Amino acid sequence: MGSDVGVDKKPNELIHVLMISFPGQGHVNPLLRLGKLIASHGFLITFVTYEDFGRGMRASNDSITSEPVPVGDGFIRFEFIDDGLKSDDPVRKDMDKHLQHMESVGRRWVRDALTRMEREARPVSCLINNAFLAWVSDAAEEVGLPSAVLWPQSCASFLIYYYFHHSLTQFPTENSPEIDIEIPTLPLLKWDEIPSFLHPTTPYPYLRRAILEQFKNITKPSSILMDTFYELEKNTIDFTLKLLGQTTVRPIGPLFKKTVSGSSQIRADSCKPDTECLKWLDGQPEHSVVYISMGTVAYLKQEQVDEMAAGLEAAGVSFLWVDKPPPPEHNINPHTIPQDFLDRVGDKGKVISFSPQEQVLAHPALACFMTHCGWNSSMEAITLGVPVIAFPQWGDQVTDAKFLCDVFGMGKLLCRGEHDKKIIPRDEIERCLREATLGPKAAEMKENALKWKVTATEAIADDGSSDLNFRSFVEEIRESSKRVLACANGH
Ligand SMILES: O=c1ccn([C@@H]2O[C@H](COP(=O)(O)OP(=O)(O)O[C@H]3O[C@H](CO)[C@@H](O)[C@H](O)[C@H]3O)[C@@H](O)[C@H]2O)c(=O)[nH]1
Repeated sequence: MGSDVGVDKKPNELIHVLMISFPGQGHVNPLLRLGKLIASHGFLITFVTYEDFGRGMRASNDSITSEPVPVGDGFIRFEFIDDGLKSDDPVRKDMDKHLQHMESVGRRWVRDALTRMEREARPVSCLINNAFLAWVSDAAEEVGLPSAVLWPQSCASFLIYYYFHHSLTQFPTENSPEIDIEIPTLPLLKWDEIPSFLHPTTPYPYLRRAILEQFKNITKPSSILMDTFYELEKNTIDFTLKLLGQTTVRPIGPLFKKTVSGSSQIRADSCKPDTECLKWLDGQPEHSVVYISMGTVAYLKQEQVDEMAAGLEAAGVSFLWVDKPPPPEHNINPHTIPQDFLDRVGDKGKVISFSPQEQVLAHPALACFMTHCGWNSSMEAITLGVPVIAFPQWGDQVTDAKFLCDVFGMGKLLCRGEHDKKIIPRDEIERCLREATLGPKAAEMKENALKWKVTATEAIADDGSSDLNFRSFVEEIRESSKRVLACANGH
């Protein structure tokens, strides 16, 4: 660590970094992990997301406050952007309009906040955002501040979006919707293995737009930080680095594993995790439980839930199933897990609405993880050596599933994604559960998962690839802050 780090310094004496996150669990989690890590090296972090998400964060955690909370040699504090919309405002139900509204409110908020923070004697030296809020790099540029982006998905997904944005290869079109996609360093991808927002018929064109905005702005941030590690995506990272030239790509993951002692209570859960499930896991034999979670946005249809329940019962495996209610703005009818099924399986199964996932995945009782393959869940499984049953729905999940199964060798594919419009039947689920928990395929997946666990741990250890990348980023902020503060002081 440098000599001017913040031991015994007051928050306002430290270099101040403003972080702005898209309000979703899959985005807030990695950015907050990064925030705590930077803070621990002697910085003041102000972590910002939108009020809707912040309300849940504050309700499930006392450490979420605007007062600086010590983390290692630095501090972290929180602020929230109020988008000014009532809970029943129709704009909330129209994601396209809501994203535009969030941008205009956010841009104004950042401009005002930078002035206010200067007045409060904690001028900002650097802005960091995650994807979906590409306008943060514009806001930084307008006032001459350096910025960085945390890309919260794999480098492979990044490269696919980059290729799409620059039309560097052929992608599916309305006339040729089912072509294969060729991109250097990636395996040949079938049409349904690229992030599904890139399909011409995606029902979520506004999400494609939001993500591609980041690629329009890709030369503005000085660094693209990625929650992946070099050894996992070596060739793709090398290739992406060459493509981007000036903007440095820095794989710094797995962020969740790089814990900062004393900061584990500072979490961004949108609802309170059910820690009782850990006691239940304590009572289960080693490698016996299948953990099921579809992340925080994807939501299964009732028919699929019924088949899932029947498949679990037929396979006779123990399970911990996270059944998170759908977000209200999605206007979805909630499904129910059949009560007669739950009565029959009794203590062999447990259903909760939100888990302490990192602790669950690290528990010795786990056999495997049936996951929607969101990138955070994928990295958590890879890093904790837990094999997966891949049940992707949309977006990058289908690409992550392909990599977990065919490239990293630690997964079994059960579903090709929402666009398949297929309910996976109970017998397929039963067969897959058996294969992923017993016999040679299960052993092979576990062996590969454990190899990745070792490599991931080495990447974040002192002088590992991610550790070195992270440290060089921190030094870059320190250097650029000298210039920023000198300018502000008229030198
Ligand atoms: O009961 C739960 C469920 C989830 N989590 C955590 O919530 C995060 C979920 O992130 P992720 O697995 O990436 O899923 P989503 O929330 O669905 O993430 C969205 O954002 C990700 C990053 O852009 C994308 O990769 C996904 O496809 C997209 O759905 C992870 O850190 C989990 O550990 C919990 O702690 N408890």
